[in-house]
Amino acid sequence: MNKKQPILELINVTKRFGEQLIFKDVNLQVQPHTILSIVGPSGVGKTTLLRTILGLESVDKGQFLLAGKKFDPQDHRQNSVGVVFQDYRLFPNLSVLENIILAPIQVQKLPRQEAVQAAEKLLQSLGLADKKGVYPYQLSGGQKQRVAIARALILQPQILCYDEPTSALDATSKWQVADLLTQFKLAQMTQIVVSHDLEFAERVSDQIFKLEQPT
Ligand SMILES: Nc1ncnc2c1ncn2[C@@H]1O[C@H](COP(=O)(O)OP(=O)(O)OP(=O)(O)O)[C@@H](O)[C@H]1O
Repeated sequence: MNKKQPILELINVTKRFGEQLIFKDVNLQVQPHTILSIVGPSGVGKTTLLRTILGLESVDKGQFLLAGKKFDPQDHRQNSVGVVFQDYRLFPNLSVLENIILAPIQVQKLPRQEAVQAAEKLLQSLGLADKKGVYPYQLSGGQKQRVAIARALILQPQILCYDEPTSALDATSKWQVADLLTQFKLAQMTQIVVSHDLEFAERVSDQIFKLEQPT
């Protein structure tokens, strides 16, 4: 069978914090347009692994390939991997619209009008069209999360990552997030989810990677 080229590949990735070995020789492959969940017990290093993929942590050993080419996640010139953090990290003093257009204007140098148009389209598709002028404190947890998703999506990442996307949500909102991730998958997005919620991970994922304590 002709297997597709993985969009992301980690080869023997090893991470220590000082003397503490967090994970050793992690090998994983993410196929395009699929959802990979990283699961494992609390403290095993799931968030740290995600942060290495995002270039927010260095690694001690190992390689990353993006679409078959070696890449350095810490090279911030590329915006290939987007993230929705567990606490969303919206800017409290900016409106929903301004939260979303800040990076495309400042980082990608997109003209403001184009950024606004793209943001409005995203807000519409996420059911938040009437929220563009409000501030984060005026939103529910689920709405904040969708704004954070819009803020990541506007940068058109090749891969979108989520750290514990269901931890702050009630059961109804949790399954709405599952539906949203499935919709994104159908729209050809590749996604990586860190979760301690195995039920959620099993529902949404094509592949589950169990991170274990290094021996
Ligand atoms: N910046 C840091 N400096 C030192 N140690 C750290 C740092 N960040 C995380 N750790 C340690 O690395 C280990 C893994 O933490 P991490 O947050 O990645 O685990 P996790 O599997 O995501 O946990 P949880 O499910 O509870 O969120 C923990 O022992 C933690 O204390």
